[in-house]
Amino acid sequence: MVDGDGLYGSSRSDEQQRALLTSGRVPVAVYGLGKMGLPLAGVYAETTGNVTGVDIDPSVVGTVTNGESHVVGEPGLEALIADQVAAGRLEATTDGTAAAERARIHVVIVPTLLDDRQKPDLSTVDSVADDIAAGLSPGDLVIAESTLPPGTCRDVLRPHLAGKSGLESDAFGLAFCPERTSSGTALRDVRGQYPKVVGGVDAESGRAAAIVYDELSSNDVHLVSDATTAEAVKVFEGIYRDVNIALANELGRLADELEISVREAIETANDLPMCQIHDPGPGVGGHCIPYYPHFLLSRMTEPMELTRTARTVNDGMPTVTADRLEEELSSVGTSIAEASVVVLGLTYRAGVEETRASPAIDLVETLEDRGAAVAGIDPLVDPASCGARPVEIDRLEEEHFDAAVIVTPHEEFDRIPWTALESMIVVDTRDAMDLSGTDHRVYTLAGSADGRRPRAGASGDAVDRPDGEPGSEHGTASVRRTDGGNDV
Ligand SMILES: NC(=O)c1ccc[n+]([C@@H]2O[C@H](COP(=O)([O-])OP(=O)(O)OC[C@H]3O[C@@H](n4cnc5c(N)ncnc54)[C@H](O)[C@@H]3O)[C@@H](O)[C@H]2O)c1
Ligand SMILES: CC(=O)N[C@@H]1[C@@H](OP(=O)(O)OP(=O)(O)OC[C@H]2O[C@@H](n3ccc(=O)[nH]c3=O)[C@H](O)[C@@H]2O)O[C@H](CO)[C@@H](O)[C@@H]1O
Repeated sequence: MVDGDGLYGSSRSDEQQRALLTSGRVPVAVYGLGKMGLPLAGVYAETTGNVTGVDIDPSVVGTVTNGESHVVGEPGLEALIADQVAAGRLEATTDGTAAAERARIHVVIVPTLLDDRQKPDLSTVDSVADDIAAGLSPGDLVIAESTLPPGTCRDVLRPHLAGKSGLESDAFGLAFCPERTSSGTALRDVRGQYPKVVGGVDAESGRAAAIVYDELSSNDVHLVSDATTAEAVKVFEGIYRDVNIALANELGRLADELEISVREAIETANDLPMCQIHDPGPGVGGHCIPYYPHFLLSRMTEPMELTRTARTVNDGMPTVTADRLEEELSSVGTSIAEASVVVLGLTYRAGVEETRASPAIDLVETLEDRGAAVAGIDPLVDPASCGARPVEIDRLEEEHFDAAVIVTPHEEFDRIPWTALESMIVVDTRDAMDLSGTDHRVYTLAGSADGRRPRAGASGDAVDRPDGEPGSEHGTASVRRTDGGNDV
């Protein structure tokens, strides 16, 4: 048994441990204050009242110290951070070792990426583990929320923490408790939108972490057998999504040959609860879904052919998009090598300031390789960072483009005055825009959910758009954000 206020191996009653936690007697350090780490630190602060956030980026730490949020598009986050910092319940530092020395609960929420050979790159997690080990005490509880390759807590983190701290490996707790959060709803999700999965490297770690999340979350705690199972749950959720989207993309590509809108067919098939086909699109981006399959692909001896193929299908979608654009251009006598193209939306998802693995990057590169001059518009990031010449939304009218490709339907694109723009080809990879009231020649990848085939106006379309749709008389267009549209 451990003396003091640590939860791991505590001899106190369950109620006493909860009281310690919620009264601020158990200091918490949260390592990584990014898109998910800052909301998580905020919720830890509102629950425990004693949180130090750690980030290697001094500008992030400076912002949080001022009671502000550097993460945009998260309802309630600015107010939460302002309140918690003002009340002295949350502070921030770049000094991970000092934070670790104070803390009894250590929460890791830094990115886990891939190296050049698509193998997991755990260097950020390793570096945080060094910080934690420097301040680790008997009875401390380490919680990993960063998505990890299954087996990492048991085989890598636990020996790492023990070796660097000099403690026996059963002197401190270690549990994997994955984020089930999504940008745009992070606070809602952390506070308990879904059951919280908890798995410890030993039973006592699982027990202690379950207490923490029972206090933090309004939803159930789902305690699984061990940390590796919990790690697998998170990676499986991501692989399911990647494989499902790959299926949607494979089916979506059939729209021209079948002479139907595949989106209409998918939406109709999804009437049945056993059928949940996701949305076709230009590919799968972000620093989660395209990465997680490799957490197993790079390490398992089983072939995992389906998972591997799904990655190939999704990674191929920017090329498919470029091919469709090239065909449309060629049908009006324009060579891609002479075309000027504007890409609308460079981030991987609408409203999220993130371009890692964004399909827009590969699309820009592919179009440029084929000789096109590529410009880009994005309200959140500089298109130049993705290789495209930056254009302002409000200056589009001054430019001439042979084509536009809608990759990521930010809501700011509602402002685009389509009827004022010279007529051009518009490849809509998301079924995001209704341009039927304009002169533009539209190609909707996989067709439109309302039944329009990929080429707007193709004879035989079953469903006509009713007059007076929003925006049509002003020449603007309503934007549907379909990425993840099948989610509940
Ligand atoms: N973004 C999502 O939708 C999402 C959803 C579920 C799970 N996750 C998991 O959460 C992890 C973090 O995601 P995110 O979106 O918050 O990432 P992010 O890129 O927005 O932020 C990561 C933060 O960690 C900081 N950091 C990097 N190295 C550090 C170190 N050694 N010590 C302290 N801070 C360090 C960075 O400066 C940055 O502020 C992901 O890798 C993933 O495993 C993310
Ligand atoms: C359901 C959900 O919210 N899952 C989340 C996901 O969040 P995310 O921010 O990575 O976003 P996604 O919505 O998964 O999109 C990824 C890419 O796939 C494209 N896409 C998506 C759906 C579709 O039907 N067709 C598509 O083509 C989309 O455009 C984008 O490029 O990962 C997090 C980390 O693990 C999870 O925690 C989190 O739950």
